[in-house]
Amino acid sequence: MTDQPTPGVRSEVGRLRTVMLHRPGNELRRLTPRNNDSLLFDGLPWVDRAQAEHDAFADVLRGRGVEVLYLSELLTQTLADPEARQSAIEHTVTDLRLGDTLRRYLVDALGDQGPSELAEILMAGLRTDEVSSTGSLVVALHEPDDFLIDPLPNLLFTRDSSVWVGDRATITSLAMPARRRETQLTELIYEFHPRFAGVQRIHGWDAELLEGGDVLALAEGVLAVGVGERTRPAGAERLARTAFELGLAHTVLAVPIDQDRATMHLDTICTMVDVDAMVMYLNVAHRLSAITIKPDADGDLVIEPIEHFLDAAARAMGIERLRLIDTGLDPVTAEREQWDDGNNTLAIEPRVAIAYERNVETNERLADAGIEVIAIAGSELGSGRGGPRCMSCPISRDPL
Ligand SMILES: NC(=[NH2+])NCCC[C@H](N)C(=O)O
Repeated sequence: MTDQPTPGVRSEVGRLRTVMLHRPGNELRRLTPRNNDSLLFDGLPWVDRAQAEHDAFADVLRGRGVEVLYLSELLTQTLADPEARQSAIEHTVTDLRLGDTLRRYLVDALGDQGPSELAEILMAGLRTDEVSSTGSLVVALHEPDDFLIDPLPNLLFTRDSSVWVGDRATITSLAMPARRRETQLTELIYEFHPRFAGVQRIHGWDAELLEGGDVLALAEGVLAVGVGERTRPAGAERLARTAFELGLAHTVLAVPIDQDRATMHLDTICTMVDVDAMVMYLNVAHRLSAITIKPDADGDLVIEPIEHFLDAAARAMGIERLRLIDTGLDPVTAEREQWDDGNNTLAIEPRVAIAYERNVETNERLADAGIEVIAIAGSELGSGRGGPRCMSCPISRDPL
């Protein structure tokens, strides 16, 4: 395979070449009204329909010449490597809720599985009634539908569990317990899959909290990092330091966001649709602020005073003004469409973006501003609170 695009992402809008998606699978069938809140879904998706919506999303991307890689396929291929298998199993059974007896049982039982069966268990989890004769008190005291290995329904949102910064794969460290294990899997893929041989990794699943939905490459060398419910200040600081050391960025903007579910990541508030334009949730646009971080000559961080996000961003990007696409919506419509990921668009090149069709008004305003909006269905996909940007991890974009 000679014509694989070179991995690397330096902007939000450079022509998209390769993207990693996760087609929703059996992990979504584990959601019940009793566990959906802790598993971070706002309802119970109709899984077959969610898959159909996701297939249509992938088809749109392929139709535009984008190579689509699936996380589950990469994981299965990765697990053909004995060292990767061993590492996956070791990490999975460290959970202290298991106890030693069950841990030993699981090491053997998981070790007996082929790569695709093991991948399936790592993604969809394992229920108590799916094991037998373990001799474990934990199993004896569990309800049949208690999980021994939790399912990972939020794998769907590949944006969060890794993010490319330049030519480096950044393994993130997820804040919510329901998602912690996802990055063990992405780290494994980047470490062992032949496709990523030679790719250097930064950060790590067990590091300061950082989620990909908070990281926006505003321009080459300029990162904005949302700091709120998910990414913590220490995670942003670590990313800034690493990016400066490796010459992957010259400026990082730390952007405080409300610690609310509606604004869990910076990309729920704003996404870039052109080299100098963003669609932004207007209810926060006037008060979104940023702290500019730069390296000094000794590699220490210089932290500038907080200012308005748009001013800080334009200066860092070296442009006169970062255009806000004026969605001009009344505040209630804006709030509804923001909740349904209207601001969470995926640019596949400058001025071409994929968006959920349900956000009719936001999409109309984008079109008025000269953005080609490719609308996709997301009635089921959206129940996990994530849009086209959340559901995609760009692996290769052309330089601008
Ligand atoms: N980049 C994003 N906005 N991702 C959305 C993730 C949604 C997911 N249910 C969570 O709560 O974590």
